[in-house]
Amino acid sequence: MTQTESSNEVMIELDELTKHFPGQANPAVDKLSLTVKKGEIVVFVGPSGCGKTTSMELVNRLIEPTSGRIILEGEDVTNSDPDELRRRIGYVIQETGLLPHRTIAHNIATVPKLVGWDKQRISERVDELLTMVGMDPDVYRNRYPKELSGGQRQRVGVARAMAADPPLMLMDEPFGAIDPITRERLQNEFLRLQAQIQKTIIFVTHDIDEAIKMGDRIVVLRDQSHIAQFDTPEAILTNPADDYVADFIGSGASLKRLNLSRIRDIEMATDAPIGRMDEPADELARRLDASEWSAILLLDDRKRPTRWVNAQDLRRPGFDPTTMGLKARAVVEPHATLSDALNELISSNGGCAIVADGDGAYLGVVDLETIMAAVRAMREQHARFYLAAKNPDTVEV
Ligand SMILES: Nc1ncnc2c1ncn2[C@@H]1O[C@H](COP(=O)(O)OP(=O)(O)OP(=O)(O)O)[C@@H](O)[C@H]1O
Repeated sequence: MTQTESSNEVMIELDELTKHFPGQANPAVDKLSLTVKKGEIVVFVGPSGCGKTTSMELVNRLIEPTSGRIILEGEDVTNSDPDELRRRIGYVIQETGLLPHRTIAHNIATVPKLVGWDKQRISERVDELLTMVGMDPDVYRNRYPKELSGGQRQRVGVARAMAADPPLMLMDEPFGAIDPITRERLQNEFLRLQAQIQKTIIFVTHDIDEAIKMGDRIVVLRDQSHIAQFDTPEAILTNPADDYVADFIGSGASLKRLNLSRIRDIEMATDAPIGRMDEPADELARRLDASEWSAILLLDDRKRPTRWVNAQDLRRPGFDPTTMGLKARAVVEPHATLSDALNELISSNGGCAIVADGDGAYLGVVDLETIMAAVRAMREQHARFYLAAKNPDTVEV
C-alpha cells in the first residue's frame, strides 16, 4: 500500500492471490496484488485467457485460492464463510444468471431474503432498484426473465447485485453480450447511476475502449493476471508502461485520449476577432486586419455566432452580414469532449469549432492548434508525474 492510500480509503486488497488449477503447468492467476479504493471503478482489461474471470471468482470465493490473501474493508476474508462473503459482494456476469421460473421481483430479492429482510422492506427495495435502473416497477415487477429484452435482463442483473447494498460489486463483462447501441446506452446509464451511488466496483472487460470509458483506474493484465500497468486511463493512454500496453491500447491512443478531456478543462482560443451584425463593414475590417485570423465571427444581439466573414466579403459593395460569408457551424458546448470538437472542426468551414454556452452565447473557439497544445500538455504532465514518482527529490511538480 502506498503512503497516500490510508487503510480507511481501501475497500479491498489482494495480496499475492494465486490460483493453480490441478493438472495445469502454470497458475491461472499468479501472485496478483493490488488495492481498490472506496468508491472507485477499477477495470481489469486483458486478452482472452489472461485470468480475469478466475481473478473475480477468487475475490468472491466461487473458487478457492491456492495461496494469497483477500482483505475486505480491513478484514482478512480469505478463510471466512464464502456464503457470508458473497452477501457483501454483488456479482454481475454476462449471462445474468436470472432464475427463469421466478419473477423479476423474486430474482432481485434473492440476497435480501437470505439476509432476513421483512417483506415490506424487500418489496420497497425491489421497486426502488427497478426505478434506479430505469424500469417501471408496475410494468416489470411480475414479469419473467424471458419476457424481457437482453438489455433489460442485464439491468435486472445489476439491480439484483445491488439489492442488499453490498460494499463491493464485481462486474464480469456485464455488457459483453449486448448489441453495440444498447451497450453504449447501458454504459452511460450505469455511469450516471454510479455518480449517485458511488459504489466500489471491479469491472472486467477485454475491450480497451470500454475500460477507458468506465474506469477511474485500469489494470492492464498479461497472462496469469500479471499486472502490466495499473493507472488512470489518462496516464495509460499518454504513457503506456511498455510495448505490451502500447500494443493493447492500439494505434488510436491519442484519439482515445481526446475522449477523456472536455473543452472546459483546456485553454480555448479567445483571440478570434468577433463583431456585431450591426457594425459597419470598415470597422469590422479594421478589427480583422489587426488580428492573425482570416475571418471575423459575427454575433447576433444575443451573442450567438451567426457568420464568418473574410476581408473580401467586407470590401464588397452593399455588404450584407445576413447573407455574406459562411454560416457559423460547428458550435459545441464546454462539456463536449475534445474528440467532439475535433470532429466538428474537421467538418466545419472555418477550420475551428466554436464554443458557446447553454444559451448559445459565444465563449471562444477551439482550433487544431488548441487541441495539439492540450495533447502536449497532457504528455508533459504525465511525464513529469512519472519522473517525480521515480525521483521525488529531483523534480518539482
Ligand atoms: N476450472 C479450470 N480448470 C483449469 N483451467 C482453468 C479453469 N478455469 C480457467 N482455467 C484456465 O485459466 C486461464 C484463465 O482463464 P480465465 O477464464 O480466467 O480467463 P479470462 O481472462 O477471463 O478469459 P476470457 O476473456 O476469454 O473470459 C485460462 O488458461 C483457462 O483455460
